[in-house]
Order: sequence, then C-alpha cells, then structure tokens
Amino acid sequence: MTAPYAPRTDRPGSVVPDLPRTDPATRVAVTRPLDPSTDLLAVLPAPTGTAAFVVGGDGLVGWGTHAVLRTSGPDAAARIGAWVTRTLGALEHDSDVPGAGPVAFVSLGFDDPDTAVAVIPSVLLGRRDGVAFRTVIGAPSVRTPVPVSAPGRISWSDAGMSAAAFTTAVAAARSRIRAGELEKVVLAHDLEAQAEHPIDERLLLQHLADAYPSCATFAVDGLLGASPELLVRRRGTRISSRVLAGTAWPERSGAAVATELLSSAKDLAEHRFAANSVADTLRAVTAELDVPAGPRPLALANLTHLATDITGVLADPSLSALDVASRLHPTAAVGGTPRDVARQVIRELEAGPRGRYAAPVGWIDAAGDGDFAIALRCAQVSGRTVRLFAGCGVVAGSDPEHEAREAQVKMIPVRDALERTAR
Ligand SMILES: C=C(O[C@@H]1C=C(C(=O)O)C=C[C@H]1O)C(=O)O
Repeated sequence: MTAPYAPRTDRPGSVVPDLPRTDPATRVAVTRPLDPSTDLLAVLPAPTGTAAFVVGGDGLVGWGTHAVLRTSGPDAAARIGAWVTRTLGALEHDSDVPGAGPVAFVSLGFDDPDTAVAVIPSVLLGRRDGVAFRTVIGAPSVRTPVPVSAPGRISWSDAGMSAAAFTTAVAAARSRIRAGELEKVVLAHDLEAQAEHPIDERLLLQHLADAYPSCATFAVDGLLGASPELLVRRRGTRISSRVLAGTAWPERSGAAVATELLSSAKDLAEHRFAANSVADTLRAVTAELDVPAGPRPLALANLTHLATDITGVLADPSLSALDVASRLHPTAAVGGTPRDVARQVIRELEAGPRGRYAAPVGWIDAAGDGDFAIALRCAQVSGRTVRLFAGCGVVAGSDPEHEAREAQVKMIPVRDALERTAR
C-alpha cells in the first residue's frame, strides 16, 4: 500500500529543505476526541514503527511517519529542537481538544557520535487525566491492523562484553576513582538475544507496561524500554525531575532492602553525585528550585532505588523540555563526576558505543512542553535481534562482583518481557 506522501528524511549535516509542496493535506493536522477508555498500547496496528511514551496507561503513542530526522554531533539536540519547531510550526492545526496536538518523539544519542532520532508520527493517540484524543497529519492510508505475533525461541549471547569482562572493567574504574582521577562513573554493558521470528514490538511494550506501570514505557525507532527515571517534565515554566542512583534488590537483604539502602554510605554517595549534577544544572536555568535534603526509597517490581524528586520554575520560558534534557545529559546517574572525565572513562572502558541507551528519550510539543526519561531498562530491537543494555554507578566503595550483578538485575525487565512473550 503506498503512502499518500513521502516521509522527509534530513540527514546529518544536510541543509534542511523547505517544507514539501506536494500534498497540501500533509500540512494539516486534525485532532479529535477519542474514547478515554482506549488502551493506548493495545491499539498499535503494526509490529514495528511504534513511537510511545506511556506511564500508568496515560501518555502518547504514534505510528506512521510524517517526518523524521536522524542526526549526530554535539549540537544534535539543538538541531532537532529547531527542526521540531519548524516542522510542527508549519502544520495547520484543526483541533477540538484543547491542549492536544501533534508532537515529536525524540531519542538522543548518549555520546556525540551516536545517532539521535526525532520522529513526528502521522497518527498520534494521547490520553491524560481522563481525556483522550487522536491527531492525524495528512491522510494516512488506512491499514488493517496486523495481529500481534510471538518471537518464538530466544537464544542469548554476550554482546560487546561478557559479565566477567564487565566485572574487570568495573574494577579498573574503581582503581581510577581510588587514584583520584574522578569520583564516580557509570559503566554499562550489553547482552544480545536472537529470536526465532522477527520481534513484534507491541508484545514487549505491553509486557513492560503491565509489569512496570509506574515507569515510562517508551519506544522510538526500535529502542524500547520501561524507564523509572524521569529526566525532565516541562509544563509551561514548571519543571520536575526524578533522580535515581543507589540500587538494592531483594536478594541483598529481603524486606529490609529500603532501610539498608538508606543506611548504605556507598549508595548514598552514589546518589549524592547524581542529585547534585541535576540540581546544579537546573539551578542555572530556574528562578525557583526545590531540592529535598535527602533521598527516599523508590520500589519497583524487581529492585529498589534511592530517589530525589526535584521541582522548579524555569527562569527563561523559551527553554523547551528538550533544551533542558540536553543540558542535563549525561547526569551523574548515567555518566559520572566530573562529567567530562567520566565520559572519557566510559569511552575507554566500555566495549562499544551506547547508541541511545542512557540518553534522553521522550516527546516534545509545539509549545516546548514535554516529558523526557533516561533510556534505561531498555533494548534496541532490530528484526530478530534484541540488544539489551544496563549499567551501574561505580564509586570508591564499589564491589565489582556486586555491581556486575546489579547490571544483570537491571536487564530483568526486558529479559522477562522477551521470555514471557516467546511462544
Ligand atoms: C545505569 C542504569 O541505571 C542507573 C544507575 C543506578 C545505580 O547505579 O544505582 C540507578 C538508576 C539509574 O540511574 C541502568 O539501568 O542501566
């Protein structure tokens, strides 16, 4: 079936062309109410190509491509921001639902060479506070939904770095920290799954959302996950951020896991670096900022984190959610302290590029509002291959074996989703 218009793809460094003068319908977005009982992740029509950001059933899902931009480099986020403003701004919007309308889903790269992606889907479904809507850009072809299919047998293999090699890398990082080169670094490794059949993203997304309802179940260009860590939410000038660092899981101390976390000097130190990195960046862009004095425990289905919820009011209302997310990235929850030294140590000790793992992922609208999580508890899906990533913060008091186990525990969400959907 042919699309009524060709999606635009702007390549890195290319001059962004004027908007297409092809079909005038591609410049019209129509927003209408939708049944608020709609289960956003249950109505996705195709196995791949989903864009999603859903928390507890509320949020946004999209499919079809009105426009897409892939880019990289230190100014990737700025380029995406300008492109989103221009591309959404060029749409004529006919809306019956106040506050609803087209958005861009954005997934940045972790490091400068990693490719960032922004996509404006031609069909968008949203739900918030009991109000739901559907936005359609142009006249996308009506497709019969493809039934959801199971991936079949799954086989696992080490990807860039085995768990044993990861333990050695953590020990090397700890030595560099103890030698005074840096204070904290977050190291990660990956794991690969091969499925018998091509992966249907919808099954993974549904399982992740069911098992981790308080997390942001996200999908952008094949990167799927359920992140507990909200990097930034912007609504007008109000912003909020949830910082996570410091982790324990039931095997460690049973039901007392939260108490143990709150009295662990090593986890509190790990957390302090992360919370300070976010607070310091936000202080520079806010007129008011509320930072709690200390963290609290946040329990997820498979582990417990130390969490700090920060709220504030932007001093400059022209800063978008994406602007704030890109200033924050990488926080010391996924990079380290000092930030630039940690970035270099990550390049030296990890086996390969992180891609979009541990970078901001979320959505942004024409007014600059949006939600960005850190892309954690996630995997890159490509055909029959699923590449899972997870990491852990390393400080002077870290035990390499323990940190390696922590990374394994953080792979459980995607592992379980894959195994449970296998047949
Ligand atoms: C790096 C990851 O998680 C981050 C590291 C944490 C830690 O070291 O305790 C906790 C939450 C996240 O900020 C990951 O999930 O891959």
